[in-house]
Amino acid sequence: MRLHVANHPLVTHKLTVLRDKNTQSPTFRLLVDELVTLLAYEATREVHTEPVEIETPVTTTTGAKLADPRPLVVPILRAGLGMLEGMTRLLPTAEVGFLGMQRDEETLEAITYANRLPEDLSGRQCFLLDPMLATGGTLVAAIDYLLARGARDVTAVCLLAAPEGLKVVEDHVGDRADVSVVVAAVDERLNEKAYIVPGLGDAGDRLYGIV
Ligand SMILES: O=P(O)(O)OC[C@H]1O[C@H](OP(=O)(O)OP(=O)(O)O)[C@H](O)[C@@H]1O
Ligand SMILES: O=c1cc[nH]c(=O)[nH]1
Ligand SMILES: [Mg+2]
Repeated sequence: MRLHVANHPLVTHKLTVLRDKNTQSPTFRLLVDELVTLLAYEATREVHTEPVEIETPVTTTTGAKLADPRPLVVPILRAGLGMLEGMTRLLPTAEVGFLGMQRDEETLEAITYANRLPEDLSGRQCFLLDPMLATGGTLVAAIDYLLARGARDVTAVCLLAAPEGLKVVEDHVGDRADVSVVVAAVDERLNEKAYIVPGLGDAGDRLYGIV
């Protein structure tokens, strides 16, 4: 597993406002969108392109365009949905799959309540979106859905990760696939309720309210 932490003053600034408990949903949603755009720039550094000939007003030249097969972006509902728009804005050819997963707050097990993914993901570059990587249970289960369909190139884009969760993902994936995790920050630890510290609380609730 490869880890990329986006060390950039704008990322840190936006993340600090996001963490603040006084930041309300409309601002929170806007900041998540802006942060994803910054992270997507890093996450797509190795996106496949192919040469294309174009004519400028002056001459012909060879550029690059996003290649087929199209990348697949998969937000993990609910909280990952807040990252979708920012990601597809940067990656316009992407197809979008969906995983609905909820962590059981007693057992910390990830329960899947929605799964809409293409059957065959061989050769596809896949991008998983979830703001929080806590115990890693959710991300590991999501990665397994993609690997079971033949994907071998998976990048997870997260806002915050706990060191404990990163280790779980690394140990689980091993050398079975090329998995990268791009995060805005790696926080200190998990607390007794497996929440990220200092964290930002429950990302889904802060985006969409408590259900
Ligand atoms: O690493 P883990 O310990 O598995 O925890 C992280 C997961 O928990 C949160 O989702 P949650 O279960 O709260 O669902 P929600 O997005 O609907 O709020 C978060 O968005 C991750 O999906
Ligand atoms: O800190 C955490 C842990 C799990 N899920 C969240 O939304 N936040
Ligand atoms: Mg939640």
